[in-house]
Amino acid sequence: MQSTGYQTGFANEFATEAVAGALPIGRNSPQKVAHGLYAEQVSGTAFTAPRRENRRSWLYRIRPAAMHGTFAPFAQPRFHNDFETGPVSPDQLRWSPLPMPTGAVDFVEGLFTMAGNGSPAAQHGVGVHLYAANRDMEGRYFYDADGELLIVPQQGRLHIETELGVLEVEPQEIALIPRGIRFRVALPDGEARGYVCENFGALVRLPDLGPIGSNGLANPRDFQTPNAAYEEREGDFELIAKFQGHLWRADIGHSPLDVVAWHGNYAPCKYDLRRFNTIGSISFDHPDPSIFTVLTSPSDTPGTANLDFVVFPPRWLVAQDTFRPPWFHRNIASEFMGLVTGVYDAKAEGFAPGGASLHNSMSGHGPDAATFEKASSADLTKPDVIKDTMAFMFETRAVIRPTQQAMDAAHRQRDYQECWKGLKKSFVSPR
Ligand SMILES: O=C(O)Cc1cc(O)ccc1O
Ligand SMILES: [Fe+2]
Repeated sequence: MQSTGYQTGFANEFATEAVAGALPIGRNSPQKVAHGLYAEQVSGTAFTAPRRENRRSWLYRIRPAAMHGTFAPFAQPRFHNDFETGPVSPDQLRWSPLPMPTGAVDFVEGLFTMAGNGSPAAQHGVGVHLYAANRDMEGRYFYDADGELLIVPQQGRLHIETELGVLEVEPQEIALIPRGIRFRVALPDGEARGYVCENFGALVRLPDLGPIGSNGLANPRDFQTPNAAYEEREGDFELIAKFQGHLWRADIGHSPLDVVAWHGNYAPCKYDLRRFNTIGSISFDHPDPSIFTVLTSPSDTPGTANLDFVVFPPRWLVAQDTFRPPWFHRNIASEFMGLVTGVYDAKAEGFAPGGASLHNSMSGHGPDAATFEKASSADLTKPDVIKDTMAFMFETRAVIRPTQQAMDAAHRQRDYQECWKGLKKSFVSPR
C-alpha cells in the first residue's frame, strides 16, 4: 500500500475516503453502505467518556473485523508484559543497543520487552520494548488490544500500513498506533531498530501549557494522520493479536487493511520530533524536564502522569551562573531513557544511540564525572548549543520493573555505576 498523504491535527474529527462517495453523509450506519461496504465502529474510550476525551472512529470496510479464524497462542516469548513479580533492584541500569538479529526477523518477531509497570488487565502502566528487525511483515498483520503503541524509530525507516492508512516514519519521528488498530510494518531500509512504549492507561494527549500560553512544545498541527488507503487482497494470511500480555495468532483469508473510508478521532498519527518547540531557561537554572513533554497519559491523580513522553532535542543553553546540564537528582517518578541520535547532554560516553537507561524511583543519578567536570568550568559568557541530538524519556509514576531477559542481556552494561566513580571529593572544610 502506498501512502496517500496526511491530514493534520491531534485527535481531530477527521474524515477521509479512498473511493469517492464511500463515506455516508449525515449518519454513521445507513441501512446499506455505498459500494457494498460494511460499517464498523472502533471505540478507544468508554462510550460515555466525557466528550473532550471521547475517542472513536467509524470504518467503512470490505469485510468486518470479526472475520478470521480462531486464535491459538503464538510463540514470541521475548515480547510480553510479565514484569509484576518479585523484588526489583534499585540499581541504576544501562544497556548498549539491542543487537541486530542474525536470522530473518520481522517487526513483531523483533520486539524485546525491556521493562514495564501496571498491566493491561489493570488498564494502567506501560510496557517498554525495543525492536530490531530485518524483514517486512509478510502476510502477517498485528494489533495490540492491550495498549496504544508509541513507536520511536532509532535506525531505519518504517512503512506502517494500518487499517486507517499509511504512515511513513523515519528516525526522529514517532508513530502512535491506537489500541486495537491492525497494521503491518515494512522496512524500506532493510533493517530497523527502535523503541516502543505500550500504554495501558489513558490515551496520550498533548499536555496543558499553563503559563507557556497557547503555543509551544508539540504544536497540534504538526501531528499527521493518514488519509484512507486500503488493500483488496485475498490469501492465507495471519492475524497476530496481543491480548492480556501474550500473543495469539489466527488465520485470516484476506487483508484486514481493507478500510475504504473512515471518519472520527481515533486514528494513528505521526509527529516529527524536530518540530518540537523547546522552551528553556533564559536566566538561570536548568528547569525540570517536564518542560520537554511531548505527550502525556494522565492517571487518576491530577498532575501525576501514568506516562510522560519527554524529548531532549537540540537547543541553546544560555543560563548564567548555572550548571547547565541536567543536575544530580532523585525523583519519585521512574525514568526509562533512549537515544535516537547524537550525544545526550548528561552523559559524555556510554549512552549510545539505540541504547537505554533506567533510573527508578529515588535512585540517584545525573551527569557522569566527565560531564560534571566540563560543565563546572564551562565559560558561561558564551551560549552553548546542543546540536544533532535526540534523546527521550518514558517517565512513569510507578516503578519501571526490568524484565529478566533485560537483566540477563549480554548488552547490559554491568559497570554503569562506574560513570559516577570519578566524581571527586572537593569539599574543603572551613574548620
Ligand atoms: O535523568 C535524566 O537525564 C533526565 C532528566 C533530564 C533533566 O534535564 C532533568 C531531570 C531529569 O530526570
Ligand atoms: Fe533523571
